[in-house]
Amino acid sequence: MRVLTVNPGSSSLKLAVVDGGVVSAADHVAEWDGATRDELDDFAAAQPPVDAVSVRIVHGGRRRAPVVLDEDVLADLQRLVPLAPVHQPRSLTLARHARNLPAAVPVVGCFDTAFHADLPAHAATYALPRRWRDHYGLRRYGFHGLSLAHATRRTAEVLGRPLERLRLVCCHLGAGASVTAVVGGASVDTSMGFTPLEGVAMATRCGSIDPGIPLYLVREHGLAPSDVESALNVDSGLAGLSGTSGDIREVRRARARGDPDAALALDVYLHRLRREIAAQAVSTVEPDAVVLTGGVAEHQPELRAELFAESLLGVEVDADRNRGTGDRLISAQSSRTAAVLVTCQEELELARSGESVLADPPTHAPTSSPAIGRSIR
Ligand SMILES: Nc1ncnc2c1ncn2[C@@H]1O[C@H](COP(=O)(O)OP(=O)(O)O)[C@@H](O)[C@H]1O
Ligand SMILES: CC(=O)OP(=O)(O)O
Ligand SMILES: [Mg+2]
Repeated sequence: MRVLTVNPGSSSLKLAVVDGGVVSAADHVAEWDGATRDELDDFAAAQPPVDAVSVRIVHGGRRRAPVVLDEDVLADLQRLVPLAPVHQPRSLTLARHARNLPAAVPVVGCFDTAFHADLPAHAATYALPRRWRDHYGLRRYGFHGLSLAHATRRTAEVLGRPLERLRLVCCHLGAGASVTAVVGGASVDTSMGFTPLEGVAMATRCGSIDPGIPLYLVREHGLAPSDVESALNVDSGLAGLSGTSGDIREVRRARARGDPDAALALDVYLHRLRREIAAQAVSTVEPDAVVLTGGVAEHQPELRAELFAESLLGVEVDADRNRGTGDRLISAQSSRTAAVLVTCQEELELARSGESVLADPPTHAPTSSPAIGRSIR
C-alpha cells in the first residue's frame, strides 16, 4: 500500500510517501506558516497515485486508534482546538484539504494522544476538584505518540531486546519537547498534559510554570487571557529566554559569542530536561535506556553529550558512538543505563496506522471524551 503522510508540527510541515513501509519521497518545510496548503498540493501532484492519506492530528481526546476522517469526526476534533491551540487548527486545515485532493482516497487521522490513552490513573489525574475534572474533562493526555511508537520499536531493535521487557525514558526533542516513561511498550507517565504546553521548556513554549503566574498577570496586570496564551506558546521557551530565536542552533551560536542570555537559556533548557528525565525514570522504577529523538536530539551531538555530562542516571556517552546520525546506541559499554538515538520517523507510524485502519476498519468510530463534548464547544 502507498500512503501519503502529512505531519504538521508547530514549526514545520513534513510530507512523505511511504510505499510498503519504505519512504519513497519526502518534503520538509522547516518554517511552515501553519496555513498554506500549496506545499501539500504540489507534493501530492508530483507523486504517483496513493491508496490513502494519513494526517498527524495532535489531539484526539480519548481516542485510542486512528480513524477515517469524515465531517462528523472532523467536527468532533474541532472541539479540541482549545486543548492544542497552536497545533489542532494546523492539523485540521490540512486534513480537510486532504479530503479534497484530486486523489479522492480515504484520509485517516492518526492521533499523538492515542499512545497515552491507557496512562494509569495516578499519572493521568490532576489534583484538582473532582467536579472540574468530571465536568471539564481535565486530565493528562500526553502528546508525541506517533514519534514514541516508532522510537520505542526501533530502540528494542537497536538493543536487541523485546520491547515488552524494556523500561524506557523517551525524550522527544523537536520544536515541542516531551519526556515519557514507557514500560513494556506502554506509556505510564509523560510530561505533556491537558495541552502540549506542560512539561519541559521548549523552542517557544514555557513548559510547566507556577499556575499562579497567568492568574497574577490577568488579575493584577489586566493582561488579556488570549495574549497570555499566545505568549506562553510562542514567545517563551528558548525564544523568550534568549531573546533571539527558538531554534537551538541560533541559541548555541549566541552562547558561543558570549551572550549571557543565550547561556542562561541553554542552562534552563538542560536543567528542566534533566529534571524531567529523572522524574520519568522514577515512573519506570528503573530504566534500561534513555531514548533521544526529534530534530534537536538528532542534529546536536554536543547537546547530547552536555545533557549527560554529570552522569545523569549513570549514562556515560561514548564519544565515537555519539558522532554522526542514524539509529544507534550512544552510550559506552560500561554505562549503567543505555542511551539510544533514534531518527524521528513519524511518517512510518502514520503509514502503519493508515494501513491498519483501512485493512480493519472499526465498526463504530469512538468519539472524544463525553466530558469534552459537553464542555468545549
Ligand atoms: N541540522 C540541524 N542542526 C541542529 N538543529 C537542528 C537541525 N535541524 C533542526 N534542528 C533543530 O530541530 C528543531 C526542529 O525539530 P523538529 O523535530 O523537526 O520539530 P517539529 O517536528 O516540532 O517541527 C529546530 O527548531 C532546530 O532547533
Ligand atoms: C505536540 C507537539 O508539541 O508537537 P511539535 O513538537 O510538532 O510541536
Ligand atoms: Mg515534530
